[in-house]
Amino acid sequence: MAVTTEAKTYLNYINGEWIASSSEEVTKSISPANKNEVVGYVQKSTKEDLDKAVAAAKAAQASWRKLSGAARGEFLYKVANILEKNLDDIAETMTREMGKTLPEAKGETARGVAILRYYAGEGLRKVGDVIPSTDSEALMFTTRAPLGVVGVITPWNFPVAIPIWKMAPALIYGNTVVLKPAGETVVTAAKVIECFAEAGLPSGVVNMVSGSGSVIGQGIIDHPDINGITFTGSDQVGKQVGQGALARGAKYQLEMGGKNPVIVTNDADLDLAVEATISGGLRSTGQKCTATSRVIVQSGVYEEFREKLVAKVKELKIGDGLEGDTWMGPCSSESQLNTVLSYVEKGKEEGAKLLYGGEKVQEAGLENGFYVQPAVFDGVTSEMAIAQEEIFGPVLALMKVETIEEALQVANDVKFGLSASIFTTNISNMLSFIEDMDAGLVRINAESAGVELQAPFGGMKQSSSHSREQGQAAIEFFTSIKTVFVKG
Ligand SMILES: NC(=O)c1ccc[n+]([C@@H]2O[C@H](COP(=O)([O-])OP(=O)(O)OC[C@H]3O[C@@H](n4cnc5c(N)ncnc54)[C@H](O)[C@@H]3O)[C@@H](O)[C@H]2O)c1
Ligand SMILES: O=CCCC(=O)C(=O)O
Repeated sequence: MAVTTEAKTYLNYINGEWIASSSEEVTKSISPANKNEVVGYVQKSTKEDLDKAVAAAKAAQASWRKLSGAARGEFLYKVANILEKNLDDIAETMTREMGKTLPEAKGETARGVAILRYYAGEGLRKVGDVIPSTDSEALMFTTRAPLGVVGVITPWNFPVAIPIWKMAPALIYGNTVVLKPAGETVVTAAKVIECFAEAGLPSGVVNMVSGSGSVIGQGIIDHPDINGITFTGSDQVGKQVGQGALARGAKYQLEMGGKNPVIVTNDADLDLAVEATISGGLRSTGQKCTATSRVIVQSGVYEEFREKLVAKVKELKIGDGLEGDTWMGPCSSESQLNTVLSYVEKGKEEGAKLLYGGEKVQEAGLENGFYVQPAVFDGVTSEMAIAQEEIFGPVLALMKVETIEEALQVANDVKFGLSASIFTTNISNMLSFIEDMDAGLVRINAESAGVELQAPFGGMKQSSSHSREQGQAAIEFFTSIKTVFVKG
């Protein structure tokens, strides 16, 4: 089908200017709601483009770090105000480009505004401590130094919030940045960078280069002038980033996948648990690192919970995220859709029972999009691939257990440890969960997704390089501590 929408071409942002790639090539960013709709054309950048961006960031760093934290904060407040002014347009672009519903996209963009304001305020907060010296005539204290140039590599699932939750702390602590956004969401990222440009940050402080992971992502890993790399994405790519950064002595931070459980105990409020399982597992089409994918239910309420869950899942309205009555949009790409469909097949082959969904949506009007019905599997056991591997789609795996001890053992029986939740009214169950659940974010009587910008966020086990993002924890990655000893 021919497309009538006129799509704009988006450029790289290097040294305060919007410029085309030296490759003179662009790629299409298409809408997952309709693969014939081009959201924009984006630069297929080269190593040469990246080198220019890194050189600009390096040149800008000395004067940026010399500004006071308050002055850097003023720039971030300006970016926040501009982002807020453009919220509707950026959210709509996000929905068109990656498929999440418009209310979710608006919520994410508003979160971006709040993150910028939070880190703007960080410019006025303390960065060190006075520590008593053993020498009574000396003053000893700590201060913080920025890393220098930070490479920011981000995924497509939160195309506004994640770049901002990395760039804002990087900038407030005196670093300059080169962003490489995910290929699927470059148009949204470019609109975020337009806000930084309009706020008048000095040239070179923020740069964006779009392109493939193998050229621009790998280029960031290898670049000798990039001092720190903050990465969010898949487990496989994250490990490559970590190994490459370690090999050349750059600091790195990895936030990767999850296989997040919800535990529902015999004493739980089942209606609440059903709502939260659906919201935690299927919002954003299950494409959150914090999404619920394993639903571990105690035997006393298993059947009742299952019936309620399936009945509610059947009611969910799938459609274009721009339509007001849509609850769940498409998968973000064809390859994401195919991954989901292949895991549904794998689940069936492994002997799990598909209770509902798991098929490509064929409804008239949706046939050109990457839509899949949410899937609910019954009788899933821990050794199955659908219980172990991150699917990153709307697939819920029901697992029956007898006791809270067994629930925790099953919940911990994966390589990931990002987020987890429990529904229970029993205080001792809550305490066991808090103590024994191996996850960086544990939530009681609340869904597994839902990250608060002022609190540390990151995973245990193979979900993370064990650093934490957001809140005041971000200072640990984006700065180095300097211990100062002054003798009069
Ligand atoms: N823990 C978290 O905070 C968090 C948050 C969001 C998403 N995620 C994870 O992200 C994944 C989904 O995102 P995705 O599909 O964009 O992940 P991905 O790993 O495929 O891509 C992430 C980024 O890495 C780049 N990249 C790809 N190959 C590269 C290479 N060889 N070298 C350097 N960079 C390369 C991509 O272009 C993209 O910008 C899921 O696993 C999800 O759990 C984690
Ligand atoms: O995809 C990872 C981020 C998840 C998140 O921000 C949330 O759950 O709110």
